[in-house]
Amino acid sequence: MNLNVVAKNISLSYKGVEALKDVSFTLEQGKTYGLIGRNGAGKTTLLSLLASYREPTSGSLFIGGEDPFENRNIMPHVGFVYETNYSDEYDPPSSYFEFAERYRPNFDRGYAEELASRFKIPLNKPLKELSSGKQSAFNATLGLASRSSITILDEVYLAMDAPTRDLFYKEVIEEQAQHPRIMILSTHLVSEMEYLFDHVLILDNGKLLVNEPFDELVSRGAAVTGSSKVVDEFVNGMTKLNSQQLGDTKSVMIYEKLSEKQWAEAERQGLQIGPISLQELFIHLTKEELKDD
Ligand SMILES: Nc1ncnc2c1ncn2[C@@H]1O[C@H](COP(=O)(O)OP(=O)(O)OP(=O)(O)O)[C@@H](O)[C@H]1O
Repeated sequence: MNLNVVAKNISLSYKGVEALKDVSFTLEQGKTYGLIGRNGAGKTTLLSLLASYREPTSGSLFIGGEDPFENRNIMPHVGFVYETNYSDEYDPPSSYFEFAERYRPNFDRGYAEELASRFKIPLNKPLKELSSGKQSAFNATLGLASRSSITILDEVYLAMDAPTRDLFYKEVIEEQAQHPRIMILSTHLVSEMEYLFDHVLILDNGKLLVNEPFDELVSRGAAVTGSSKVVDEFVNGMTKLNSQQLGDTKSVMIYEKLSEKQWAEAERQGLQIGPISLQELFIHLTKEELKDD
C-alpha cells in the first residue's frame, strides 16, 4: 500500500488561534522527516492532522490518495506516539503490546520485546511505576515496533538519557533500512538528530518556512569570514542570518546557494567559507527579526 501524504494549503484554527497557515507539503515512503519549530510553532497540531485526531479548517489532506479522517483503511497505518502521562496507568507494557498486536497490522511483538529488553523496560510492571525515561523509551518502542507506514514520533525522546537516545537513533536508521516507511521525528534536539533526517520541515508561527531535502538546506547555509570590509562587500545583497565581529575580522552567516564563480571569488579575496549546522540555521531562520548588518 503506497501511503504517501499530500497536504495542500492546510490551515487549522483553534478558537481565535490560527495554529497552521496555508501549509503544503508531500511526504514519501522511505524517508525520515525532521519536523522542527519553536515552541508553539504548530508541530503537534500538524501531526494531529496526519493522525486524524483533527480535521483541517481549510485545505486538503490525502494519505494514499484518500481523506484519512475517520478512514478505516488509513488510520491503522498511521502510528502517532507522543509524551503520554502514565501517572494513572496500572497496565504494564505487555498489555499495550497485546493491544497493538490486535489493532496495528504491522506490529512486530518479537521486535517490541527485543527493544524493551535493550531499553531495559520491565514488561510486567505497571506503566505508572516506570521512570519517565523508561516511559519515553516505551513510547519509542511502540512507535518503532508498530512499523506503521506513517510512523510519527512527537518529542518522545526528551526524557531519555543520552545512551538511550543513541540506541533509539540507531534503531531509526536500522528500521528505515529494513522496513522503510515515512518517519516523522518532531524535535527540539536538532543538533544531535540532524544526521537522521532526509528532509526537513521547519514551522514558524504556523507557516511552513522550510520544506527541503536536508543536504540542500544545509548547503545553502554558510559562514563567510575574513576582513570586515571584504566580507561586507562579498555578502552585499545576500540573505544574512547573523554576524559577529572581533577586531577587523567579521563572520557573517548567509543563507544563499553560492555559485562556483562566487566560491572562486571568495577564495581570490582570501575569505573563508565554512558550513553551518541545521541547528544554527534553525535558530537564525526562526528568530524574531533577521539581522541585516
Ligand atoms: N487545544 C488547543 N486549543 C487552543 N489553542 C491551541 C490548542 N492546541 C494548541 N494550541 C495553540 O496552537 C499553537 C500551536 O501549538 P502546537 O502545540 O501545535 O505547537 P508545537 O509546535 O507543538 O509547540 P511545542 O514545541 O511547545 O510543543 C499555539 O499557539 C498553541 O497555543
